[in-house]
Amino acid sequence: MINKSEVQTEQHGVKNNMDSKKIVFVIGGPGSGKGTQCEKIVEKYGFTHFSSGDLLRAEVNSGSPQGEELKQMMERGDLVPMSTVLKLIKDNMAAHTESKGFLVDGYPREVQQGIEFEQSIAPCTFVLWVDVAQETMVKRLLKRAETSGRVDDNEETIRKRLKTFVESTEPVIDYYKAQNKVRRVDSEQPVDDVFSDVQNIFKEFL
Ligand SMILES: Nc1ccn([C@H]2C[C@H](O)[C@@H](COP(=O)(O)OP(=O)(O)OP(=O)(O)O)O2)c(=O)n1
Ligand SMILES: Nc1nc2c(ncn2[C@@H]2O[C@H](COP(=O)(O)OP(=O)(O)O)[C@@H](O)[C@H]2O)c(=O)[nH]1
Ligand SMILES: [Mg+2]
Repeated sequence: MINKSEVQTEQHGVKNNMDSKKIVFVIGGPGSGKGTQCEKIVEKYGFTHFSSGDLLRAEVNSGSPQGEELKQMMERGDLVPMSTVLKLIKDNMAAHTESKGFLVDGYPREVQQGIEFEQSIAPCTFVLWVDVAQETMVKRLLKRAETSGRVDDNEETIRKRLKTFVESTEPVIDYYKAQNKVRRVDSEQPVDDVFSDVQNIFKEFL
């Protein structure tokens, strides 16, 4: 039987452990290029990458009852409950305490999610904002739909995800801009040009 203090120590342990780590929130609309840039950052800097969307899809694919609920929300382009996605991220971070940095891709999606994360884990080092025009996002996702097999890569759901991004997630950028923690990359450019801008940003923090 694990007693409460051990559990608290465990959670506290994770929190303590994170204090010395770089934590980068990677924020951008659906199809902006978050995943593409995260892969290149992992390769160069050895950070651990968590796509909150991928963690959710893994839960959906597990066939669990919770997974079925999440599937319906995601197919509507809605946001899932904060507690659900935060627990998935916490559990994964706790399993990678040896990592020197974390790329949290696609989270936070609402200001409250950011506040909750920073209170229960650690403040983010900075926010990487992958910025691109909405029409570009739609075009890229329709193209990606040809190979992604994602049920939410269809025109109707893409439009809903865009609406959700504008209404819920753009305020997150403003929230961290007020703390001068946002670093923007123009993702209209070819992938390698975006990544060279990303490297210039990382130089400031590493
Ligand atoms: N913190 C999160 C992350 C994801 N989702 C839900 C809403 C998203 O539409 C869906 C898929 O998340 P992705 O990050 O995979 O998808 P995006 O919408 O960001 O598109 P993309 O992967 O193209 O960036 O999961 C959520 O509710 N909360
Ligand atoms: N031209 C161009 N295309 C990109 C860039 N980044 C991503 N893409 C394409 O856009 C699609 C969405 O990219 P992805 O990384 O999945 O974006 P995410 O939805 O934000 O994770 C993919 O099919 C990529 O091929 C970029 O910087 N420039
Ligand atoms: Mg993605």
